[in-house]
Amino acid sequence: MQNTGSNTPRVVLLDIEGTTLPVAFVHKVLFPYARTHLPALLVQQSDNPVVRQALAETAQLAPGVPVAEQLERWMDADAKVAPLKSLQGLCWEQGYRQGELVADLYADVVPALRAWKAEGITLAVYSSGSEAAQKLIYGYTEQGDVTPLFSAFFDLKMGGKREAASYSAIVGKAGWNPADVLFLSDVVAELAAAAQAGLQVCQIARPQDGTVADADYRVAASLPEAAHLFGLPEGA
Ligand SMILES: CSCCC(=O)C(=O)COP(=O)(O)O
Ligand SMILES: [Mg+2]
Repeated sequence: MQNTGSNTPRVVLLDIEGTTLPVAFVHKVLFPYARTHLPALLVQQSDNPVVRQALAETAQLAPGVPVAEQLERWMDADAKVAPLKSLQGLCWEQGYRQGELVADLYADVVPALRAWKAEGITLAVYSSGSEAAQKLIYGYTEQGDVTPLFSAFFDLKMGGKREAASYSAIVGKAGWNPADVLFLSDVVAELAAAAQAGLQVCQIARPQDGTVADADYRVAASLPEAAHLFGLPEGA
């Protein structure tokens, strides 16, 4: 068991899928929405610099493969690659703004985040979803716009979530002491990478997502449970 005897966190860094929001929302709502709308978006927004850059990066990462085919392959594989995440974010932007997408956060999330913020804890997001997509997901929730709760949004520009160097880059950029940061995620490989970088970590194992609790890390079934383990306020 790791992280015993640690200091109370001053910063909480949160994963999204499987931690603050059901895996099913990402895989059964967001991903299919992006898959459906991507072909039209590539045509309609062909002059958008974000689209142009994502397509150029795709071509660079997969030379010789038609970009549309490569994007399909990445979607099939749930690949965490920046150009795909950037394009998915643009698709979702339309959906959120048109009222077709609303993020259904786990019920315990907003009360816990509010309690932590009120206590002076800095909150930040680290997701494979692009920074723009993160701001959308928290901007259009059943509880309204909760983006003001967060001080920073980190995405794949900081590196992959399974690499310790990404967490070192995040704490370095934000000026945080790694030992003051608690990283919450459902994915053990992400926790391992964060722990290697010196962060405190806790697995969020949501019964609804069927997350398997890992013996190596502290495990909580909700954010209030994690708060209890780490000496943070638990929220209503
Ligand atoms: C920003 S919401 C979409 C999340 C996403 O695209 C994804 O691949 C899941 O990433 P996470 O790092 O939150 O597990
Ligand atoms: Mg996750």
